[in-house]
Amino acid sequence: MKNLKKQVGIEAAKYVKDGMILGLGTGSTASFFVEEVARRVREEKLSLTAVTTSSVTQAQAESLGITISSLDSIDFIDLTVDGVDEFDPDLAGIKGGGGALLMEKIVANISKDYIWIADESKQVDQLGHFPLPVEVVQFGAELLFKKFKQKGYQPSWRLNFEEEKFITDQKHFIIDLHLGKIDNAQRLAFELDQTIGVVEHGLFINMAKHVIISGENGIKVFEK
Ligand SMILES: O=C(CO)[C@H](O)[C@H](O)COP(=O)(O)O
Repeated sequence: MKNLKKQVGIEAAKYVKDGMILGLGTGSTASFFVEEVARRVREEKLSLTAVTTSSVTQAQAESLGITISSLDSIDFIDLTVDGVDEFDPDLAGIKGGGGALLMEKIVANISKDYIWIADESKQVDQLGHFPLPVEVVQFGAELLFKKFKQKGYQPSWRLNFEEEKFITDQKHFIIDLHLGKIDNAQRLAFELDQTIGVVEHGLFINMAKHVIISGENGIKVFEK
């Protein structure tokens, strides 16, 4: 699995061109991409600026010598490469397994090109087996949790290693919805978008233009 993630991370770095403003995703697969980009910067002397999607990725990129910009100092991103927890045949996906969905979605939204990278286990026919992360403000979060429970969404709190509520980089909580399957992702996304107290959710619809996966039979690219 680790090798497959590494393979696809290295493959995606081939899409990076000199002079680009890059968006760097979060997670174990994206971290291989970041590593390979750093290698190309070092060895091929690429001149790049990057925006990161989490404090973890920022620390990694800085430690590897990649130049970081703040999101507010740029107008667009040429290419963002990120991981994904599940994606379906329409290239709709669930993200946020690493708790970075809000920053990931903001960065994706201003990216001219947006690629997901994954091992083949992330490819599904229907979304929903992976718990859907919902980032919520701390104020009134228990009420939202109850509301999701009443709706039958089987919520659970995202916890950290100390078994306390996980706090995101933007200081929110995450509630994971254990839905089993999502029959209408558009409708659910709309409903969550309309829910007061919800900052963002992990449904990424019509955002990824390509998905690159690695499997036992090599690399495969899906295009939107
Ligand atoms: O959305 C994410 C983080 O918020 C990750 O990209 C997603 O969870 C995939 O992670 P991994 O590559 O470790 O399987």
